[in-house]
Amino acid sequence: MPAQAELVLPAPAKLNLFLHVIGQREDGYHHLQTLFQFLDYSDEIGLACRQDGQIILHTPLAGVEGKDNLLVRAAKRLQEQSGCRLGADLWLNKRLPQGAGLGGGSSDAATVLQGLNRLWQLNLSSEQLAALGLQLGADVPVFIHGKAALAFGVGEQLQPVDLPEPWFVVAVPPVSISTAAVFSDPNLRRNSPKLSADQLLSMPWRNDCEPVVLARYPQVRRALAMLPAQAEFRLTGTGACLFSGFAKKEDADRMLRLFAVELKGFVAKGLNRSPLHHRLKAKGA
Ligand SMILES: C[C@](O)(CO)[C@H](O)COP(=O)(O)OP(=O)(O)OC[C@H]1O[C@@H](n2ccc(N)nc2=O)[C@H](O)[C@@H]1O
Ligand SMILES: Nc1ncnc2c1ncn2[C@@H]1O[C@H](COP(=O)(O)OP(=O)(O)OP(=O)(O)O)[C@@H](O)[C@H]1O
Repeated sequence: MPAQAELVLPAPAKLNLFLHVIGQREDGYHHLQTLFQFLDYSDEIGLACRQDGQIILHTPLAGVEGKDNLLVRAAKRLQEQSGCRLGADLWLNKRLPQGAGLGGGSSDAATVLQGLNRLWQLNLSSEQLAALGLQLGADVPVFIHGKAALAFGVGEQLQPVDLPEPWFVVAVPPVSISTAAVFSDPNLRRNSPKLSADQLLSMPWRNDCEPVVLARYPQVRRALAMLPAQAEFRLTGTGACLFSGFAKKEDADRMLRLFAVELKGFVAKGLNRSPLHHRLKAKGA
């Protein structure tokens, strides 16, 4: 990160430990029941204040126009809705794969909202930032609140939970998946029963998007077929990544070493609290 960055913050990945689609709204969005956990594996975002009101992203992302980058969209939305006249310089060190079901873009947006709330001294509450973030993506609120949670609605109604913090092996198939394409697939199961929190947490976990993603994306099918049979891997979000949990880091590392050379992956710790919040606290929240 360049020395001009006044704040350097992580934008962590999430996993959907399970994901049920229980219905559809009139606007096309789906009602979900899902369980979010954070990973200690993050993008890194640098922020600095500008007096001239401009929002400048110094690190373009391949394939995404500057104005469409969620960092820029988040900063502009916050500027508009708070009436703030300050601007920002932004830098992104992108580590999370895109279109991967790890929520990278949403996490980037949430980190910019939290970071600029601090730098611009807006003092907006988490509820206000989450409501603003929801306009940018259904996954943004959980990154704002920063606690592992069951999520209902389109993913914005959050009920914090304390989960074990296992190590995860995440396989990254070589494809970027459009969330909208998966949710608009006619074969998507949309009628899973609505269950209580206790039922959801105690039953075997599954992802309703997985059959559709496996049918549409041969790269995910191939990755799943290549994965070692000793562990069960499941899709996160609308993919493309597949993950499996392990109690010990050594076991997760060993599993990653068993991956075929052509299959990329990483090991990361599952977290109940977002590392963004630790960093903000350390800087005097
Ligand atoms: C699949 C998840 O990652 C699970 O956590 C999220 O539901 C997706 O969250 P996201 O990427 O922030 O999604 P958004 O950017 O809000 O929406 C992308 C597209 O996915 C579809 N979408 C998204 C969320 C949802 N509950 N129902 C949907 O049908 C909509 O067609 C939307 O146009
Ligand atoms: N800062 C950003 N980081 C990643 N993607 C971005 C960003 N800004 C815009 N995008 C666009 O958003 C798309 C989805 O990216 P993202 O990595 O968030 O998907 P995802 O991991 O599947 O998310 P989710 O799990 O929320 O569905 C990308 O393909 C890209 O076109």
